[in-house]
Amino acid sequence: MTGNSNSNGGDNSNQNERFSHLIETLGLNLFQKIQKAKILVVGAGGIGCELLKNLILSGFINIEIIDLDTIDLSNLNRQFLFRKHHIGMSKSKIAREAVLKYNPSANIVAHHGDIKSQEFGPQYFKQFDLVMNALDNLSARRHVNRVCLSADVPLVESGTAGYLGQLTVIKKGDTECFECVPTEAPKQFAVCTIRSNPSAPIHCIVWAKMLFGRLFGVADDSNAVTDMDDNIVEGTEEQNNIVRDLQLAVEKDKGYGQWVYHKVFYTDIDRLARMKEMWKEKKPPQPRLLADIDQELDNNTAEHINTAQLKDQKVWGFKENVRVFLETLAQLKQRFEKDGALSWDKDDDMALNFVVSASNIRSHIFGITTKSKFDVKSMAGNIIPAIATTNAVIGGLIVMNAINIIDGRLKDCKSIFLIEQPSNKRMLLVSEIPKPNTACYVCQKNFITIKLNTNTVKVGQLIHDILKKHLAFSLPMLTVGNDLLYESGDEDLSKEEIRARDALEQKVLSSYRMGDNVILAVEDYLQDFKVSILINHVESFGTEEENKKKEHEKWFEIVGTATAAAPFQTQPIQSITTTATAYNAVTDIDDLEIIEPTPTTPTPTTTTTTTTTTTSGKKRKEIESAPGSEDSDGSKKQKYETIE
Ligand SMILES: Nc1ncnc2c1ncn2[C@@H]1O[C@H](COP(=O)(O)OP(=O)(O)OP(=O)(O)O)[C@@H](O)[C@H]1O
Ligand SMILES: [Zn+2]
Repeated sequence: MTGNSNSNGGDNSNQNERFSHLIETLGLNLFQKIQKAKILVVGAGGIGCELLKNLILSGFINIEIIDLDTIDLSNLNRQFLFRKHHIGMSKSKIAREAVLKYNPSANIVAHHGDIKSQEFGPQYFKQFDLVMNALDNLSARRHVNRVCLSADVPLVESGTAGYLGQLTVIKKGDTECFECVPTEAPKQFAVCTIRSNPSAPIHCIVWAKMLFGRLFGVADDSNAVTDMDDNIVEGTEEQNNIVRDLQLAVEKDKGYGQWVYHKVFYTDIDRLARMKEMWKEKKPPQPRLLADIDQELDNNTAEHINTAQLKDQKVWGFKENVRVFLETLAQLKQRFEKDGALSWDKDDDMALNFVVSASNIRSHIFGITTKSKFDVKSMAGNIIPAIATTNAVIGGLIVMNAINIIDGRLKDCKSIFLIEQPSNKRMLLVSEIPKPNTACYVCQKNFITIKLNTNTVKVGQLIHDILKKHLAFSLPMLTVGNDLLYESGDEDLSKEEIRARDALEQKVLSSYRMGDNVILAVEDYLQDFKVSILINHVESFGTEEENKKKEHEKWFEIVGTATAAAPFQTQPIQSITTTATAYNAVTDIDDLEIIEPTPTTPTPTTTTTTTTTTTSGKKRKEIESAPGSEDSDGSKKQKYETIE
């Protein structure tokens, strides 16, 4: 779907009058280059709105906008081109209408569509002098990176996450590409930290979500926080020296709430506290009997302090947490019995209250700071604040790089990082754009190795989990020698062929010509990208024990995507975050429980002074994370919400 372009094109004398101040600043020559330039903006969200406004006000008049989304209430706090009555309408089209008001004679085309779809292939990209990404997910960014490399069109890449922002320029052959330095996957916490040795509120929050799954969801290994009936607190069956918590049965008789409370906050904690070697260096957890709590006064007065605070920003006292825990437990149990397994949802108030109270009780027991409902919601829901000012700063800097590119001064373009705390009184770190990584499989050598068990891994897993999800192919086509083994996309295939392909996806690789040492050619015509993949058979990765610890069993390894020549050092420095952060924080966390970004610092080769405004008007953005959802293919739409 394409929005109308404006037929006026651009009457020169009018334009010159409107932009007299710009002509004065930039010079007529550069101004004319800007007016001639044809640019593509991908994404009309937080960054996109700022960027489009800046582009128009900077004299750009030939612009195409692509966005696949419609306007949501929660966008309105920062995507200022949109108003309430636009909710449900196409972002790209409304953005076009809004910025046309700044310059009615601009020539703007709006596409409501997915940048990864067939209509926007390399041929489409070739018409532009410059592409600007204002996206929110890695898979679309990697896709645009590849298409821009193929079409040899410069790309300004950018991202924001909370107070952090970054941007850079990608130009085939001259700079590193988006995939020259692989974006690091966010880390997950070790299971033992969650189950036995928490030291931060987030550990208790994750535990509480697991407990929710254990009690009201489908019990599986991932939520095995406790065995409800097990009352052993010390000793082993073999040695016949078992000590039991006999109170558990008594509490069970009293009711469901008492039973669960006693089990997870007394029996289990008692057992942990008895493991002396664990508590040599720190205070052991304190089991808490319900009966004792009933007696004591709630001396945590935090909830009474600041009456001006919003309700959800108060930190509940211990007794209040216990009360809410027992209450929600009873309510959730009723729901569970009526509706069957529940899945945790941060927008389900009852489920949220359960996690808030359970995590706070656990925090209390382990001597960890307790949190408000507001905080727990953002931590448990993987919510990353979307801050209007961050987008505004990045949106402005993008245009500065864009003007350099249009003026043929690629050498003046910089990689820029907006950081959270001033470093040497600066909020912006500016560095030369790194050269291409000679080992990059995308822009340089087009060769990688994949290690896996060819006798157990199926064709479908190779296609969907490895090629699409990890290597960001949109429509991979596989050939060995001259033989076509697999074709993606349904458009050119008959129903029969699609059915045959589905059956093929169930075959293991070795039974379908993809055994050890085979070189596969994988091509994506949408991205105009081709890579050779050497298949290496391995029986297994690590021992079963090791795999258990990692939570997710490792079943393949990609060699040749992550390589040295990284432009940024990785010395942890407080308050400065990795290059990857602003790009992936809002993307790849979908199928992760928690994120724990590794702080690293970019090391600018040259640093120039730039000033910026500080952030205000903090708003929050929530990332709806459906378990097991697959951002990396970009197919899942993320929704955002404002929490007041
Ligand atoms: N494959 C895609 N094709 C077209 N548009 C896309 C695609 N993937 C994401 N987008 C769009 O990119 C936009 C990203 O904007 P969004 O506001 O989510 O993030 P942002 O611009 O990075 O800023 P912030 O995270 O601060 O809000 C969204 O409007 C989204 O619809
Ligand atoms: Zn590269």
